[in-house]
Amino acid sequence: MRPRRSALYLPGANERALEKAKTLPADALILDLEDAVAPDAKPAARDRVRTAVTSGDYGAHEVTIRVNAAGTPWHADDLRAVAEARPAAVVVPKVGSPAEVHAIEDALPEPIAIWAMIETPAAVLRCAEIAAASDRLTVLVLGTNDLVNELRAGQVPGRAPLLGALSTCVLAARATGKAILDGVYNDVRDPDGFADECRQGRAFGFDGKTLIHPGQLAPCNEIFAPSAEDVAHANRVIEAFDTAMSEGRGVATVDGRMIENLHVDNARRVLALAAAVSNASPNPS
Ligand SMILES: CC(C)(COP(=O)(O)OP(=O)(O)OC[C@H]1O[C@@H](n2cnc3c(N)ncnc32)[C@H](O)[C@@H]1OP(=O)(O)O)[C@@H](O)C(=O)NCCC(=O)NCCSC(=O)C[C@H](O)C(=O)O
Ligand SMILES: [Mg+2]
Repeated sequence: MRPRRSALYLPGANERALEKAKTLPADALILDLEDAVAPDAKPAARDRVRTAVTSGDYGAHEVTIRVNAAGTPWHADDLRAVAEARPAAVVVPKVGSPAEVHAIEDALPEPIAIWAMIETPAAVLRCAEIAAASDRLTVLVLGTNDLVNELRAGQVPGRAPLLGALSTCVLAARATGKAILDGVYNDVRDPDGFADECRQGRAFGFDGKTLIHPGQLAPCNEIFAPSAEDVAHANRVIEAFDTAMSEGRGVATVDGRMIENLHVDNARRVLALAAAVSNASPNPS
C-alpha cells in the first residue's frame, strides 16, 4: 500500500519550489506545467521539470508531472518531455472520456502511470468509465477550482455545491479500485478552514488531498493518516473477532458495537496504511 495523504503542486517555472520540495514531507509531488505556468514560460518550465525529474534527487517521493491538456499547443511537447523524464506518473488535466486516457496510454511508455484529473461536469458524470479505461490509470485527482468555475457555483465553506460531485467521484474510485485525491484549498493563510476541508475529504473517503503550499503538508499528513486511536481500535476489532471465531461465533462486539468480517477487513486496511505511513513516507511528519 502506497500512502498518498498529500500531493503538493509545484509550479514548473519556480526553481526555488522545485529545490525546496526535495526535503518536504509530501507523499507525492506534482511538477506542474499547466495552470501554475504562464504561456510564455512553458518551454523553459518544461526543460526545468524534465531536468529536475531525471536528476533522481527526489528520493522516495512519488514524482509526477502535470502536462497541459489535450487540445492545447503544449500538450504534445509536454508528453515528449514526460516520456524522456520517466516520472512515476503523468497527471492529465481535464480528462473528459476514456478515449483521452487511451491516447495517453499510446503516447507514454510503461511503467509511467496515469493520474486523471476530474474537473469538468462531463468528467464527473463519466467518472467511473474514465477510471475503468486503463489499468495504468491508478489515481483520480479532483480539480475543484475548475469544477466550481464550470458549474458556475460558489467557493463556499463546507463546499455544499460540490458534495454530489465529490461523492460521485469517490464512488467511481472505489467501484474501480483506484486511489482518489481531493482538490486544493486556495487560502494558504487559513489553517482552520484547511483542516476542516481535509477532515471532510477524509470522511468522504478520499485517500489524500492535493496541496499548493508547504504549510499545508503537516496537517494534511496527520488528518489522512490513521491516528493512534484508529490503530488501537483496529487491533481490538481484529482481536475480538479472532476470539469470537475461535469460540465458534461469527460476530463479536467492541464497545457494544457489532463486529463482522467487513469490519475486520477495514481494520486490516487501517493497520496496513499505518504501517505504510511509518515505513515508506520519505520524510515522516
Ligand atoms: C500560493 C503561492 C503562490 C504562495 O506563494 P508565496 O506567498 O510566495 O508563499 P510563501 O512565501 O509563504 O512561501 C514560503 C516558502 O515556501 C516555498 N513554497 C511556496 N509554495 C511552494 C510549493 N507549492 N512547493 C514548494 N515550495 C513552495 C517558497 O518558495 C518559500 O520558500 P523559502 O524561499 O525557502 O522561504 C505558492 O505557494 C504557489 O505557487 N503554490 C503553488 C500554486 C500552484 O501550483 N497552482 C497550480 C496547481 S492548483 C490547480 O491547478 C488546481 C486544479 O487544477 C483545480 O482546477 O482545482
Ligand atoms: Mg484545474
